[in-house]
Amino acid sequence: MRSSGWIQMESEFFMPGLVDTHIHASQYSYAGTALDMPLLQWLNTYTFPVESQFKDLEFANKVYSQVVRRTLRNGTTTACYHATIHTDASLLLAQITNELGQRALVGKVCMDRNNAVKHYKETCQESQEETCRFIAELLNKKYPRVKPVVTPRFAPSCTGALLGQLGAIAKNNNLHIQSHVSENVEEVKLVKELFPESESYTDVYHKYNLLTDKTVMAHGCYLTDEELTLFRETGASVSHCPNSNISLCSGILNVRKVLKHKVKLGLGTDVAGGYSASMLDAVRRALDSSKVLTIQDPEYDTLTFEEVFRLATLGGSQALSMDDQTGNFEVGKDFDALRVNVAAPGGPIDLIQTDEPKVMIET
Ligand SMILES: O=c1[nH]c(=O)c2nc[nH]c2[nH]1
Repeated sequence: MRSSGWIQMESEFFMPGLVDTHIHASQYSYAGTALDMPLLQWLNTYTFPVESQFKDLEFANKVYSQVVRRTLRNGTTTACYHATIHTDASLLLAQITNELGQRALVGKVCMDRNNAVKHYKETCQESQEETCRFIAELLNKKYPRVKPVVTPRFAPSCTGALLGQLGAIAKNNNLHIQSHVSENVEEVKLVKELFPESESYTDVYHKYNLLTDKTVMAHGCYLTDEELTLFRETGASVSHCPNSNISLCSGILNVRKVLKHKVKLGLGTDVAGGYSASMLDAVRRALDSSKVLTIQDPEYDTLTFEEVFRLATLGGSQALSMDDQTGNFEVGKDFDALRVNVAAPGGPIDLIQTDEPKVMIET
């Protein structure tokens, strides 16, 4: 079967919709600001206080409507969202994505550990019960393109007991799972201290049945060969979020290493660690990051534009285990497409006569 990445016309073409494999809808209100700290301090200083405001459904409605409209305008036809710990606001995000026509996985965030902002956490029991309520109520809506995703925030925010319960909930309901892994050196060290019995950060999730072929983990900058092997064996995927990795000075993912291990890989904006809600920006940052690795080691095989375009479309759908429905124009999939007019009046592109569109076909 042939599948085509572009359908060519005169100055217009269709291309597959962009797939954002990791975005915090609740952080959109401060995107582009507050990027002056490393991850753990950034979470405590900016992120948790803002996320705690989503108890207020009016505030939630405002921000969630804006972020879904904006990502759609930027060409994101599929998004994997983190919301907050608040069930009703998370259900509202799902309702908005359904109403505006975006394909989405929506996660009510789970966290029963937070020493910095004490009011922004749940007990283990609350988190488990509210996750079950979120899943039941969302599935009950029968939205055609919007599904729940089990969302332990990351290992430092969750006790082992909660991680175990979330692994069981995902398994019993055959659901997607999303979280963060190995983003920043200090975080990796903290996980070692909190889970001394585990062999690695990845092993913490594996131990609690949170690594499956429907799992997507953001970042993975410091994953070892052994950890990537575990990803490959379980079918779990990595979401590469280059804007965030640079903006929070977290690290640079070696994409070649991930691909060499045959681990599924997509791209994410990671708003608001990443300051842009555009997947086109994520494509550019992924290319820039790859070039930085080549500057550091001239032997490093820089990613090509075509490879990164694939990560933003088909790669993302594979990372979310949705490639039976979306990601390219293969016969039988839904037509999640962007119609691009490169000659639109007042548009950002100046066409020079010799410019030829590139036709990409994957077979
Ligand atoms: O970039 C990130 N953004 C977050 O909100 C977060 N939470 C845990 N780890 C995280 N990393």
